[in-house]
Amino acid sequence: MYKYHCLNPIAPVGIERFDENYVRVESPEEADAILVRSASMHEMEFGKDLKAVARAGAGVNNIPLEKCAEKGIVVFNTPGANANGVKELVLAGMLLAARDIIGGINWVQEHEEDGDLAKEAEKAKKAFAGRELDGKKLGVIGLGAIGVRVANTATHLGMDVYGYDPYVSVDAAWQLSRNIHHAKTVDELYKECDYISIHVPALDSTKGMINREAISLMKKGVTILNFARDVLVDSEAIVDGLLSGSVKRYVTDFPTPEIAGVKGAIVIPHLGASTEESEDNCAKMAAKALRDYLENGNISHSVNYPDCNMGSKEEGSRVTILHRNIPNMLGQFTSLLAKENMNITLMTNKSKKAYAYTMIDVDAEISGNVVKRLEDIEGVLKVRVIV
Ligand SMILES: NC(=O)c1ccc[n+]([C@@H]2O[C@H](COP(=O)([O-])OP(=O)(O)OC[C@H]3O[C@@H](n4cnc5c(N)ncnc54)[C@H](O)[C@@H]3O)[C@@H](O)[C@H]2O)c1
Ligand SMILES: O=C(O)[C@H](O)COP(=O)(O)O
Repeated sequence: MYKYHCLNPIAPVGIERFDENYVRVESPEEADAILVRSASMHEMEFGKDLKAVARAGAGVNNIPLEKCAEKGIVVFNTPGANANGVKELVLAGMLLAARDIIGGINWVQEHEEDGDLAKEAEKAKKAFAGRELDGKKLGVIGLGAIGVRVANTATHLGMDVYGYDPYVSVDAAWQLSRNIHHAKTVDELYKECDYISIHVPALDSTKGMINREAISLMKKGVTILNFARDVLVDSEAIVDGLLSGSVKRYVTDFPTPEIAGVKGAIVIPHLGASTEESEDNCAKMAAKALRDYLENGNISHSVNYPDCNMGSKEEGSRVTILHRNIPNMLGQFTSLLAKENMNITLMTNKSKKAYAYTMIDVDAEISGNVVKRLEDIEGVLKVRVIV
């Protein structure tokens, strides 16, 4: 029986994927697996049984990835599962920035009691006139699951789209419309574009990337859209940009006291992935990854360990070892099993940066003593036998 805990509400369609071999527990300390959306796990103490964390979503900056890796806890996310939901809200954000739809709706609400509302509206509407997206230049920074979708869809609105991503994956590059201009530097994109939308993860290398210097390179009256993370943007620089008029609009999915209420800011309460479809997709993908890891030891879409798949566990035993990516680990595992006269029927070893994962199928039962000796090997972080 596996125990799981949900740190945030997770869509029922995902939870239903856990069968009678699973029980939901109220306390995270008891859990074998945790499902989470945006709740911060940085201050959490992890229970001794915790084997995996699944982020039902894309961004993993709420999870201490290194600490988890050191404790042999595999962290998964659900790449692309909410990308369409975010893309649609980015498009809505661009339209809200281009036309004063919010100002117009507010005006109607304020005048709803007026007897001659329709006539008054015709007089008032010139205050809310805007511009069209057709023919404007959009720069997309980060061409992953969301950025590619935003870029491609914007071309259908008649926008001239520039994309920048020095680490673009082969898959994403295949999906990108041939009509997107390849910006070789981010400065080129800053100089060209009327709208700039950022879709990169929050990393040390990306935090604060939209700062004073970046804004100084952008066109006067630029609209900046941030549906990725608040920390990517220097909020003081944005507020000054909005007040001076160098930034016309800042559309963000991340409300902070610094930005909420500033004229020209359109602040949304983190709704990018809050659609029925995205929530369902993320929950299903997260539950599937957790089950395959707990039941078979397979890893797919992990952010701190390598993906590794040996199919379903068959006869015999499967031992899985999370360990450091250092020389001679595999040699030590196989010679230990050989000394025990154990026949290896299948084996895989994969690495990702400082960490590695080895899965070994043997045609006999693995004793507690063998597990203990594997655990004692320098560099081994967690050993699990799947029966
Ligand atoms: N508002 C929301 O509800 C919501 C929903 C999903 C994701 N997000 C945020 O959006 C981010 C992107 O999501 P995604 O699903 O597209 O992720 P993704 O991993 O598919 O794409 C991220 C892309 O950014 C690129 N990148 C990394 N560093 C870069 C840099 N310095 N310059 C340019 N490109 C760089 C990567 O190469 C990758 O292609 C997530 O990390 C998350 O923080 C927000
Ligand atoms: O990174 C993500 O997937 C988004 O920011 C969505 O977060 P949420 O699951 O809390 O809506």
